Parts: sequence; C-alpha cells; structure tokens
Amino acid sequence: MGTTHAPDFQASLFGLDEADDQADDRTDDRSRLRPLGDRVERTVLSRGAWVDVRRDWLADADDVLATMVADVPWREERREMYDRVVAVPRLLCHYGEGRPLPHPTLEAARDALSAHYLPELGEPFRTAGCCFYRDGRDSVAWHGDTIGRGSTHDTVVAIVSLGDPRRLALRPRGGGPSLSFTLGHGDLLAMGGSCQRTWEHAVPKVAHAGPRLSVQFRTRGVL
Ligand SMILES: O=C(O)CCC(=O)C(=O)O
Ligand SMILES: [Fe+2]
Repeated sequence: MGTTHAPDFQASLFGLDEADDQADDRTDDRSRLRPLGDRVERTVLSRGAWVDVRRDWLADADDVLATMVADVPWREERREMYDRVVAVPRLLCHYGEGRPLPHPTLEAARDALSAHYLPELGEPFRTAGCCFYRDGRDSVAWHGDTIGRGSTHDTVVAIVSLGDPRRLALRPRGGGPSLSFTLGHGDLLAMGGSCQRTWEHAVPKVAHAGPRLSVQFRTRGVL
C-alpha cells in the first residue's frame, strides 16, 4: 500500500523534484544568516524604547558588501529629512516596497526579521534604505525616523551594517545621557518600541574610517 508513495517521498527527501529545488534555494539563502533567537541582546531604554543587537548576523557579509558597492545605483543627496534639516553627507538608495533588493541575502534578512519581530510588530518589513558612508567624514546627524507613522506609532527599524565599524549613537529627545553601539561588518541593530519618537540616533563623523554601508529595514509608511 504505502509503497506507491515511496518514490515521491524519496525524490523530495533528496531534493530531486522541482519543488524541492526551490526549497533548497531558500535553505541556501537562510544559511547565509546566522540564527536570531536568543542571540539577540536587548537593551531597554527609557520611555518604551529599546535596542536589539545581534553581532555577526550575516555569514556572507563580504559578498553582500562587494555586490552592493558595485551594483546599487548610489546617489548623492542633500535634503530636508525627518523633522529638521540635516546634512546628508553620505550616498543613498531607497528600495521601496516590491523593488528587488540588490543581494539575495538581504531578501532573506528582511524575511527573517519579519518572522522574528512579527509577534511584537504585527506587520512585516517592506522597505530597505541603503546608506554608503565613504569615509569618516560621511555621517548622519541626530534624528528620529519620524516621516510617516514613526512619529506617532511604535515601530521597529532594523539596521544591517557592513564594512568598517562605525558608532551608532542614541540619546533621549529633550536631553539625557547618550549611549552608543559600534556596529561591525555583518552586525544587526534594531531600534524598537517608541525609539523613533522618544529618542534620536546619529552616526557621528570620525577622524578615520574606511567605507561602511548600512541597510535599514522599515515597515510600510515609516521613513
Ligand atoms: O547608517 C545607519 O546605521 C543609520 C542610518 C539612519 O539612521 C537613517 O538613515 O535613518
Ligand atoms: Fe535613522
């Protein structure tokens, strides 16, 4: 009886049928990411804000960095952003909803982040902002990601860092002690809860730094 199903079972077990080839591709993408789970360390801030850090999340960070440097259509931009005019000495490229990301690991990262934060966030990550800090003079000034829903609603902004280590600093809006995390090649940092509206963050200039890229995953309507 059961023997009639045995060949199909075996084919899928050894990845010999079409559907399973696709499953293999997905597994391959995921294997470029190390597990999140209890490797994520949370720092609880004041006023309902928190920061999660998962060091060394991307297993193929070198490949993602090289591909992004070569393939992303980087643009120089100086503009009004967030709730004040900030200097934007860095290169940018925004991947809106539905636009394919420049590396399969980034697609896998977005999906893994959506799964990990779904219980808290209740919605998936949909967009990816990319930044290229060419050297220590490139930076982003103090701001919250408060264009759109980030100004009124809790959200999560999850950042993957690639290349030279840079400091991401945080301070409470209206004053108070700041803290910072030095983000290295392949690290993940997520700002959550009320962080975008009750705290500000910045990537300060430094005397010496090589190139660093960041990818910020956000939910719909948060910029
Ligand atoms: O590059 C980073 O790590 C932070 C970038 C950022 O805060 C932003 O683009 O809103
Ligand atoms: Fe930001």
